Amino acid sequence: MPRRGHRWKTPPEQLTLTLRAESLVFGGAALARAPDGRVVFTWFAAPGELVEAVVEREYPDYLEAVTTRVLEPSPDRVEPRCPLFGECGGCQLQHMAYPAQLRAKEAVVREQLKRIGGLGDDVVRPIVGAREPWGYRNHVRFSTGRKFGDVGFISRRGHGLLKVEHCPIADPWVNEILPQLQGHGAGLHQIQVRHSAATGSFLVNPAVPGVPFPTGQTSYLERLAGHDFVVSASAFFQVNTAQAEEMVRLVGEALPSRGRLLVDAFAGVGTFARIFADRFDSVVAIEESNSAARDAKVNLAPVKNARIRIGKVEDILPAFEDHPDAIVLDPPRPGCAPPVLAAITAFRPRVVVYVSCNPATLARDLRVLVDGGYRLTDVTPLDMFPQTGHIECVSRLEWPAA
Ligand SMILES: C[S@@+](CC[C@H](N)C(=O)[O-])C[C@H]1O[C@@H](n2cnc3c(N)ncnc32)[C@H](O)[C@@H]1O
Repeated sequence: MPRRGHRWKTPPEQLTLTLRAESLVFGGAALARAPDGRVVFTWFAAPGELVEAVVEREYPDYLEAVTTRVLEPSPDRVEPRCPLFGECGGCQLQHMAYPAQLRAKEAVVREQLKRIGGLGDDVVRPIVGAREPWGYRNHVRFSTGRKFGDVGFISRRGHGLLKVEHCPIADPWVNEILPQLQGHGAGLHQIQVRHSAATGSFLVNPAVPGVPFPTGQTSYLERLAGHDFVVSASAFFQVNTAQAEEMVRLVGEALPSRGRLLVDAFAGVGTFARIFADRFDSVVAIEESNSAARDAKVNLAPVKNARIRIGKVEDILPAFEDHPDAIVLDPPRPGCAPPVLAAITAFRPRVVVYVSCNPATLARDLRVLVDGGYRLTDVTPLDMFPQTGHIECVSRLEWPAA
């Protein structure tokens, strides 16, 4: 994927290229080659298409371009639903029919496992698509305009606010209140809106003066797999509740039906610890964020065999005296720090379930675990974020029986 944070320059003159889009890469751009052989990550092209694209950024070893004209459209091309598509930084794939998005994402996972992890793709199961690829986001962070108090998103190029009337991937409740937030954002850096369709609970933070509904809540109540979770404004919770249910199903299938000690590493508000505690004699949740760990304490209070350790997994796990026999890893995009993987290959829990939102760091970490003696039994891509280039995976590894 195009690497954020790398040094780039804008080409001195407008450079338009005719490109044949090959596969999609992680992030949602299509890979193409310039006439001089350089890789061009091309936004808003579908695999197979011939497009004209304008180069926006020139990096030392590749270019980043945006499609301006489609010369030979793919049969998978569709009209984007959102009038801001291409301008807004939120969605990358609205120009592709949903089944084509799923095929492309599954192909990305196979490619990353092979290229980065040197792992065979025979372990990759069919991607679990969303039944509802629109209106799923239960959590939206809006930016605001200083002068008129407009509410919207920062443009894809990173400057300027796009006022948003309706976001087609946001939960319908978020879209209901959005027009009432317009004009009230002045003086607020961002407005976070979170809503649980299951509990009806919501959070609009910080307080927004002058709107006809309560705001300024510091937490709200989510429900997943039949359990209620208190979630603070700054704590992580899965943004697509329907697909989070599918994730829980996959994690549940991967974990043993009975066990002694389960470690829920990168536990957030205690999600997997709470849901799977009844299968284990004891459960330890590890989480570094104070606010998420505070929520986890509340959420795990009724679970007598669960406790929470606050701190970094790479500091806490290697010092465990009681070795777990199952572990769930759900790290942020950079993946697991080396001491986490070293502790696992030393302790050899019989099952490791690795939930990942970045196929590249997943492939890197799976390689380490496989080299350490684990057998990778399956990797299931899961579409948590339809219309975007994000990809989630649930992987299972087991320690081979002696
Ligand atoms: C992708 S979220 C997963 C949360 C949870 N498993 C869930 O599904 O709701 C990753 C979590 O790991 C936490 N985190 C990030 N780096 C960490 C680290 N080095 N040690 C412990 N927790 C960490 C974050 O605060 C966040 O809550």
